[in-house]
Amino acid sequence: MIHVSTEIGKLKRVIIHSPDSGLGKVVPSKAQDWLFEDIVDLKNIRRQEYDYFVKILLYFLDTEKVKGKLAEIDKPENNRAFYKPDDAGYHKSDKVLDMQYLLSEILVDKSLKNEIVASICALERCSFAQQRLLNDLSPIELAKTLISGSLPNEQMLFAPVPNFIFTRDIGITINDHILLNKPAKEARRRESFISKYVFHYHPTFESYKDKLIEIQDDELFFLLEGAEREHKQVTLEGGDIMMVAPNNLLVGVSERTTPNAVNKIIDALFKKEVVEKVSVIKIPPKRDFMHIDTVFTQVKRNMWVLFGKFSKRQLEEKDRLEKMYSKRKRNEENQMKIMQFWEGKRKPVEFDYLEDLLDDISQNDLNSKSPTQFIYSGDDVFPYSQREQWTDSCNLLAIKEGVVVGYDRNHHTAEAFAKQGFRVIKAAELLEKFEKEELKPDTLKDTLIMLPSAELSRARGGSHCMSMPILRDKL
Ligand SMILES: NC(=[NH2+])NCCC[C@H](N)C(=O)O
Repeated sequence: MIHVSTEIGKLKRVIIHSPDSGLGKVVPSKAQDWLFEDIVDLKNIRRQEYDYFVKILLYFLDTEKVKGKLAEIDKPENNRAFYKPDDAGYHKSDKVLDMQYLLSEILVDKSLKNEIVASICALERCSFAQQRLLNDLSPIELAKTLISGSLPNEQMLFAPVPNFIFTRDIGITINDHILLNKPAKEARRRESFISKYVFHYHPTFESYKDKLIEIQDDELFFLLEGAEREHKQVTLEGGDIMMVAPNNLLVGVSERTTPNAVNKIIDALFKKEVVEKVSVIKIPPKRDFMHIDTVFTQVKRNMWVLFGKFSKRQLEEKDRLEKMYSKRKRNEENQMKIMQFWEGKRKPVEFDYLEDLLDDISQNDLNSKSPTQFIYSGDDVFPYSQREQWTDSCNLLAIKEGVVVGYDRNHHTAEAFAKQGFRVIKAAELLEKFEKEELKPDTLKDTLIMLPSAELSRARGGSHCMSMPILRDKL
């Protein structure tokens, strides 16, 4: 089953992708083009960091797979088999799904395999000889190769898609629909393409075929030029879409998601009656906060974590200053703007500040009975606020209401959580306590789980970006 109607309902099924060998082949001169801030150490990013994410997810979503087994799973001689979708020892959870494994499952169908190989070869401009090499691979090997870019003999055929670990961006579950992305960045094209095949052909999504929403360019868009072309551009990435309440979808206009894409999303969703309103949050197009989920995420029905740069306090101050410098032209591009579109109503409702919108969601869409609380990146103290936003302090994944996963390097943000009465605990320590039954996933409350993040944060995404929820309990 597929259904997500909030950001915080108990997580039941999620799509991820463990860092594949492609990440270990990025060279410094390509890192930025491929949207990484630096090259990463493959061994560490897996063993010391990402594997903890998988263990935590499995402990909550598919306990039997890991409970009492962690010592065995992590024995050095097992060589991480449990975490590798191409290994016989892979965990094969149907709750925590890896894109690579899903891809290998659809590649078993011969004609689909031919089709996928041919279209990826077209995308990557392979020769016919290379196409034949790919066709000769087994589904498991082929899935690995199509993602990492390297054949089993290590020969590199095409570029890796290192950002595939950020599965949030490939699509978003909106109630029982899935909105597929149309990436802004060239480096993210193949992952989007692969995912589309998975959503269209994997048995998991079989009964949702008419619920896949794909946004297209305008007719004759390819004939447009210059400003007009710019204006009509349609790109959208999942980090800009947030399913916060069954009736309300948040959509960002950002570096990655264009106004025309948002326009089309609103049209499609209202026509299909998937939601009642769409709240649009326009943020400045900047690498620092490429998607709205780098600026805020939800923790509890009445609690959010956000970046102080977009807080009421800072924006009010900025507004006052700008008024006094009134001769200086206000740069519209750099303003935050919030509009809410309702089905059947012509005029959007406007919100002055992000906190106002989030408070409205908490109180009115989610029926919270207590005052809405805001935790700010770096506890709102400069320069930590900015440093920690950069390393994804605002990008948390809620495993259930009040239990969120963040990065261990964001110390000041963690302190802010502690001040609100949260348990702040390292992933490794939590797992140890689970294994000893000193703590239980089911009864855990108000907790910030800290994932090791020295390498992961170089890729500029957090746990929210690294997860695509497809099933959550209703709130
Ligand atoms: N949902 C997100 N914020 N995703 C972050 C993606 C980071 C990735 N390196 C990119 O720039 O595309």
